[in-house]
Amino acid sequence: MATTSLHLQCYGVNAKPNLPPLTLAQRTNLFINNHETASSLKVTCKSSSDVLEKHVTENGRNVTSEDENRKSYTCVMKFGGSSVASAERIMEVATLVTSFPQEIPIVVLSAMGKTTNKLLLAGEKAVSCGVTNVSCIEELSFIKDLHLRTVDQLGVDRSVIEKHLEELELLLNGIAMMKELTKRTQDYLVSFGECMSTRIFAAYLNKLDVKARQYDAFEIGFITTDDFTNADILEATYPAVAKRLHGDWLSDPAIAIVTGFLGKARKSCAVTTLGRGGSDLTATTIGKALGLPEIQVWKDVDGVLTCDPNIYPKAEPVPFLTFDEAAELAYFGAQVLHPQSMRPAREGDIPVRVKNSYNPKAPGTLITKERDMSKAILTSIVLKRNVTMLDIVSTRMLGQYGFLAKVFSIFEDLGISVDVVATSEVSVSLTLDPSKLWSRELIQQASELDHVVEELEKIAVVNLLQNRSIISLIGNVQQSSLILEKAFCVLRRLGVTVQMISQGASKVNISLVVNDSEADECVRTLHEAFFETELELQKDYTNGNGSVAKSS
Ligand SMILES: Nc1ncnc2c1ncn2[C@@H]1O[C@H](COP(=O)(O)OP(=O)(O)O)[C@@H](O)[C@H]1O
Ligand SMILES: N[C@@H](CC(=O)OP(=O)(O)O)C(=O)O
Repeated sequence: MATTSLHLQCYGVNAKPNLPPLTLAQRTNLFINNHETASSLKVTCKSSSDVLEKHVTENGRNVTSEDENRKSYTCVMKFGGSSVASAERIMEVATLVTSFPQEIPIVVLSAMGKTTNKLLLAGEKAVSCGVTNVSCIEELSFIKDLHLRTVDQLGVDRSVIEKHLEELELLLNGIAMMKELTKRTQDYLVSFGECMSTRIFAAYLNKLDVKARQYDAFEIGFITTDDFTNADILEATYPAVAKRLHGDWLSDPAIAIVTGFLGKARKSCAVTTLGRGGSDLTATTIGKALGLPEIQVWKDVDGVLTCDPNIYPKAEPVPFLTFDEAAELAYFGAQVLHPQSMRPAREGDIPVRVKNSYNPKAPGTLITKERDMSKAILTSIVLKRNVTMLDIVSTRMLGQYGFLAKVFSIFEDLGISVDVVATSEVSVSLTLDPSKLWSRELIQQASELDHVVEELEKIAVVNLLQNRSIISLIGNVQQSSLILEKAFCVLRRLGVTVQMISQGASKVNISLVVNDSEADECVRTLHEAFFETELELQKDYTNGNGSVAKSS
């Protein structure tokens, strides 16, 4: 009775059986309006089956177990580390998950708070600290304390995570013994974070009589490449995940709690990770696999913002974005979304809603295939720091085509990812993605970069420029002249020289390269110009009737 009662409560209290299916916006409003009521009713229902019975009949129908079986999951809700950082936060998230009317979520969780960073640090320390000192690694103690304190505060049995904590210490002992931390071991090491957070959360929901089932992504069909620390999800994942989650639902309905960030390598079968922030990608992959109507990504900010709030606190939420804008924004460094996470959502045409778990009433950002761009100028400003730039001027040994082909084949051979490119007939300037380089441990070793330069110098004169930043202006490139006019006006006022400019074929992004030391100031001033003097901007750039003048 206990577990059935939750489902009855969810549908019974909030169901509107005679109404047509709700749109996404309606569902969100319904959630906002009913949020407090729903959570308080939930408590009442849990304690009394009579009250539950009453709610069900008041809504005009009885919900049978047959009804339950016909339904399946209706959305993915992903909660990042900041949303599940403590017992208190986990309780809030549990309320959110169970309060959504008409939703049967698949919940994707990241590791608690900064657990992934702590695990990585613990691994690094284990390499050199010696086996006898592993138990004294500060980060290991922190992780143990955090997780044990959390289960105690939630009233969940410690056995839920004790085995993992023991194994984690054994693994660190192994690393200390081998004095080596390979990428493969590193992925296994960080997987403990998500494995524990999901077990705690599922156990807590079950304690609340909300039937939940924990899943390790690497056990349910998340098949990836063997690129440890930055693995790609393979196509086989979609049918496998759908089969497992849907099949389990049909045989025994329960909210699914899935580890974000993790997969299983196709060749080696070892645990992989999808790159930092990869839980967003887990969520969109599940959304596409099951063809769900919505993917929700819950963060600690009111949606995707007009710029990084750490650079400029006056950043404002962006209400609507296209998949292309969101992908570009993420790729060019907005930490809020994983760079690859928009791909499955775009392919499945599934709307992604970015919400704030600390402020659920805020509308957040809705990301869809298309949006009304008629009034859009600039959507967001993104900064990527610590970029290496190369100016490569041909010695004319090769023809123009041969030159460009050779330049890019050198990068391909060395496995280096190029971000922004600008070319002329005899030269090419480009930037190298710092995160990709780090994950391949290339840039840390100056010799590797020297090797790139050495190779390029066989066909060109090369100038290596470090400590640069890419400022990406994400917006309506139909309005590129307006954007550039305004941007260059601001940069000239600041006395900043733009060292490279590129407008991608994506039609949503203009990238400017400046010195690292000037970048923050540029972003702040650009933000003021584009987002805080909107009326002035409208006046300057509209054709008098309020609509933006069309560029030819
Ligand atoms: N344009 C942006 N919009 C929103 N947040 C941003 C942006 N750029 C950077 N951020 C940072 O991203 C953080 C949210 O992303 P993340 O830490 O991955 O969240 P979570 O761990 O909850 O998934 C915010 O706290 C914010 O500091
Ligand atoms: N825990 C992983 C995966 C993740 O997605 O985290 P978050 O959702 O907190 O960014 C990381 O820190 O990278």
